[in-house]
Amino acid sequence: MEKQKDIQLYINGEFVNAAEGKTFENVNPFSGKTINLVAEGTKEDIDRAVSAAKRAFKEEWAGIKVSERLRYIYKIAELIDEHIDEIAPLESLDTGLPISQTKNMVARAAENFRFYARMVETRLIGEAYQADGDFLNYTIHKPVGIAGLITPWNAPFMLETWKIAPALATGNAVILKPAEWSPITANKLAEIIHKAGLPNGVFNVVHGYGETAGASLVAHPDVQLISFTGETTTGSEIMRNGAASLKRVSMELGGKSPIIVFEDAEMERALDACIWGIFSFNGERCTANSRLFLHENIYDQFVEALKKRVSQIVVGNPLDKKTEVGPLIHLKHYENVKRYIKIAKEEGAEVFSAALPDECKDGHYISPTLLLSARNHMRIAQEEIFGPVLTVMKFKTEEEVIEKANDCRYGLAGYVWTNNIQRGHRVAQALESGMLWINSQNVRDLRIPFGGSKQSGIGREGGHYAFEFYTETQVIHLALNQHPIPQFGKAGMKEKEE
Ligand SMILES: NC(=O)c1ccc[n+]([C@@H]2O[C@H](COP(=O)([O-])OP(=O)(O)OC[C@H]3O[C@@H](n4cnc5c(N)ncnc54)[C@H](O)[C@@H]3O)[C@@H](O)[C@H]2O)c1
Ligand SMILES: O=C/C=C/C=C(\O)C(=O)O
Repeated sequence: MEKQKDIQLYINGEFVNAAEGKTFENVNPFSGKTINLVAEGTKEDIDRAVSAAKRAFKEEWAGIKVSERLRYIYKIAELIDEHIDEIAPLESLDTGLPISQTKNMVARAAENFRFYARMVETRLIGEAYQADGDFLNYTIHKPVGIAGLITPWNAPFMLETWKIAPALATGNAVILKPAEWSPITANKLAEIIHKAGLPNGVFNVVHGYGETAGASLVAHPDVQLISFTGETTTGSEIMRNGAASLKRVSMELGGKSPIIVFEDAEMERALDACIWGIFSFNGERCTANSRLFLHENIYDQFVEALKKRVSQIVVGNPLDKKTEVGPLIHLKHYENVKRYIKIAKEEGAEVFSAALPDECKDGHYISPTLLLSARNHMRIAQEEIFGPVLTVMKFKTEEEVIEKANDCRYGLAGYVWTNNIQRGHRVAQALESGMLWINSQNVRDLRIPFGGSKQSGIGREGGHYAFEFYTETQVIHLALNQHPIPQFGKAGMKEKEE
């Protein structure tokens, strides 16, 4: 499956070439070979997509019955489910993510659509207040209009649908700008949405680079909102560029999430969770537990067990069912992760890496790596590496570990392992992160808010929280009786009459 057909933009219900006719190469991270050419959208294409979305929103989407709108959303979910065996290998081919993991992610993408259809049916609700018997005041939620969605390459299909589903289900028209390193499944989604029969122009995909296609979407005055997932620095640039047109923004950004293991934790389960949390998705996971804090009494024992397990992780071809860790997405990213391993040595950490199998010598592989005896001030403990690399530190007391865990600019997730209930809650509540798990890996409940604090994000997606972002809340005040109205300008008239 090395070669795939070339990819076009999807605008106004048609697959089209980019206005300037340019394309870029899409590379297989396993072999380094070109998979296909991708239409390179620019400002003109964004303008075309926005015009199409505006017309579709006004004439075909905003006004249709909610039940009819949701029928499309359920249909998209059904079609994704039917195509899992086609989409998952394409995602693995394009990103290097192991097939066993992309299969789950594609199933989750279908669930994203089903979930938001159900949420709109049951939870897109307003409030009503009766004020002193004089007024009925109530709120309704209307779609905002044209939603610009900008997404990363690290779990592309799932993360795209995590935004598209609530945006469409609440009645917005959408322009998706997928990451340039992982365009294939976004194109597949366009095909599926086309097949579901969504009115032309309601959903559009413009491939291209962030600095051109992405920036034009952010700057467009008729796009009311930008939902962005990606790096923190890109997020602040988007906020700057969106300021002129006063964009509503949702930001899901980077992380450097701590996992804290106390001496009373269930060691085997903590170990399983820690390994999965940093090495699944090739370590390219925003909520990865990339900073491990071990209590000093269990440090040696835990590190020994980690080394043993890390050496046995199956690194290989992402299309092989047995593979647990595949190649990183792109040569540039590979070089960046490699650079951090060099930095670790310079900073005085001990580097432990498993050996790479022969078949992996040419791809963008980083073997699962531990950076041991690290200190919290080191760059390897503060910066997001975004690869299969775990920074390991030691702590003595609860207070000390809370302080260290919080001494970081990110605040996305956190994981606490202890069998002491009070301590579990106490530490979780003290951590400055948006999402905490006690005695668990990252297990998701889609009804719960998803997002980070500090430099990991702004706002929350998930559950009904997404409605605050994807809808405009309108309030209607209705007078129920002849309540008093101030009588301006009447005093003079009265005097004249007298
Ligand atoms: N918090 C979360 O939910 C979450 C989830 C997944 C990934 N992430 C983060 O994403 C990052 C990895 O993804 P990435 O490397 O693709 O991120 P990135 O910021 O490089 O790119 C993300 C998207 O933004 C676009 N872009 C780049 N510059 C732009 C600009 N000036 N204007 C508009 N768009 C622009 C890119 O083309 C891409 O589509 C990591 O930091 C990771 O932690 C966060
Ligand atoms: O790499 C980032 C993973 C993000 C996950 C979600 O957005 C989710 O599980 O809803």
